[in-house]
Amino acid sequence: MNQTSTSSPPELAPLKVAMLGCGTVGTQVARLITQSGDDLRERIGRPIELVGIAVRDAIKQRDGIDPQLFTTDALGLVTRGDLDVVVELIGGIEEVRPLVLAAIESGASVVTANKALLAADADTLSQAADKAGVDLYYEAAVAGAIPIVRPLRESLVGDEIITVMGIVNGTTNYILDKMCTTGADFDETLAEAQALGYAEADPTADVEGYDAAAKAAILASLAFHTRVRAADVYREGITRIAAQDIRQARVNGCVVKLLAIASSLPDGKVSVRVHPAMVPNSHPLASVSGAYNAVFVESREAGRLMFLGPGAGGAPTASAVMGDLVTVGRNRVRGVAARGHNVYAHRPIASMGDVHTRYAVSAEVADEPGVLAAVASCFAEHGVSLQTVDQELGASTDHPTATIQVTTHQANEADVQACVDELGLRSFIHGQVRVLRVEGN
Ligand SMILES: NC(=O)C1=CN([C@@H]2O[C@H](COP(=O)(O)OP(=O)(O)OC[C@H]3O[C@@H](n4cnc5c(N)ncnc54)[C@H](O)[C@@H]3O)[C@@H](O)[C@H]2O)C=CC1
Ligand SMILES: N[C@@H](CC=O)C(=O)O
Ligand code: NA
Repeated sequence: MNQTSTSSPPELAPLKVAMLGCGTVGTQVARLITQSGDDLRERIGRPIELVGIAVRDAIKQRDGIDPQLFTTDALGLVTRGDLDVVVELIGGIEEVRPLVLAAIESGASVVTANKALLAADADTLSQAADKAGVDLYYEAAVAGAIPIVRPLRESLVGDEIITVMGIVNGTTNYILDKMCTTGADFDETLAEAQALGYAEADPTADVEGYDAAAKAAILASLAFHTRVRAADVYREGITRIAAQDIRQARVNGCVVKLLAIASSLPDGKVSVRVHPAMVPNSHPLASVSGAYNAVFVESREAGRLMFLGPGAGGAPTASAVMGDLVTVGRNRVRGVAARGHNVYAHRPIASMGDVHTRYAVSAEVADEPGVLAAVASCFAEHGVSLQTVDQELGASTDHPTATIQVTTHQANEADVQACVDELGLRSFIHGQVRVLRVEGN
């Protein structure tokens, strides 16, 4: 690959890199560091030397990686004092925070893919990095290979972001896509996503929306220059999405996607939410398939931008990690560190009840005179205007039922939820009232 160097470069002290973790992403990063040494030297301006990899099991064989690099003493590795960069690819919060802080305090720059840690504790980490004069880079933490952290942190930092909306979890997109296109069930597709290396160690983080909420928090913090933590993000996962939701979406010309949406509201608040939603087939997010991610950014000056690509998996995520490693390496060579992300705006977080969007509400009802009118008047009493009303008759003639589905115009979340709660108490409703927000019109 390296075809440009015509003479041997002068001997320069290598950039010393240590890794924490050697799982799905770590093995790919170790492979790339090992395989691309010549190119990395040219791109960084100094040779790169992988000096150690902290793992849980140092005896286990990992193909293509020198077994002598492995150690189970992660703290000893990051505090050895001569490191330029520590690449953290363990994941999780409590066990990793002290390791990352120790690395920074020992003078190493840090590259991490750890959204959970950043969404919980970015202030602590970036303040420590600024104090130590080292870099903290985390492109892989949001939407895997897709460059989105750097564009928000650097390319768009002179603009004013209005909305960031995206599919930021590969596992759930893979599952929902399969459920929509093949009718496969949830458990079967989750197992496939795990086997492909998309899912987190504990897949609850994916399917319950915690992973997407952490990414939404990072995106919102970068977009709006304010600190948003994972705990500030309204979150619903996909475990309650049933075949009937997928069917209803299809009837409406939509697919179901897990979306992360961060918006700047006119009252100065910031709204950040993660939940499944119906997305019209005509919208570009509807055709984002498999483990792909996509992020829309709308800004005042640039207008609408879309970022699309592989959002998970070992090699794609390693690509983003390597990009950060080269950038941090170049900074080390020049003796500089990038200014940490500046969260100066201190904007309040809007409550979910303040959100305005469209809704699709469906329920099985008794097929009796007055039921449709009662449903419609319940919405009217809560100030929710209906856009469409449909009903499909059930098969039973003994106890005739119908499935009613309405879609609303833009409505307030609190009003819609109050209406749904009230409908749930009516005797003509059989079972659950199902609600999905409709986004991306
Ligand atoms: N897999 C993916 O597609 C993506 C993962 N990420 C993030 O990358 C990071 C790594 O993810 P994966 O490689 O998928 O996880 P993984 O679970 O495959 O690998 C983590 C490795 O760290 C090791 N480990 C755990 N505790 C350790 C300790 N105390 N000392 C040394 N090693 C320890 C584990 O044994 C495991 O091999 C996580 O923060 C994850 O959220 C980010 C984007 C995509
Ligand atoms: N589990 C995550 C991996 C990347 O962050 C996902 O499925 O997107
Ligand atoms: Na990314």
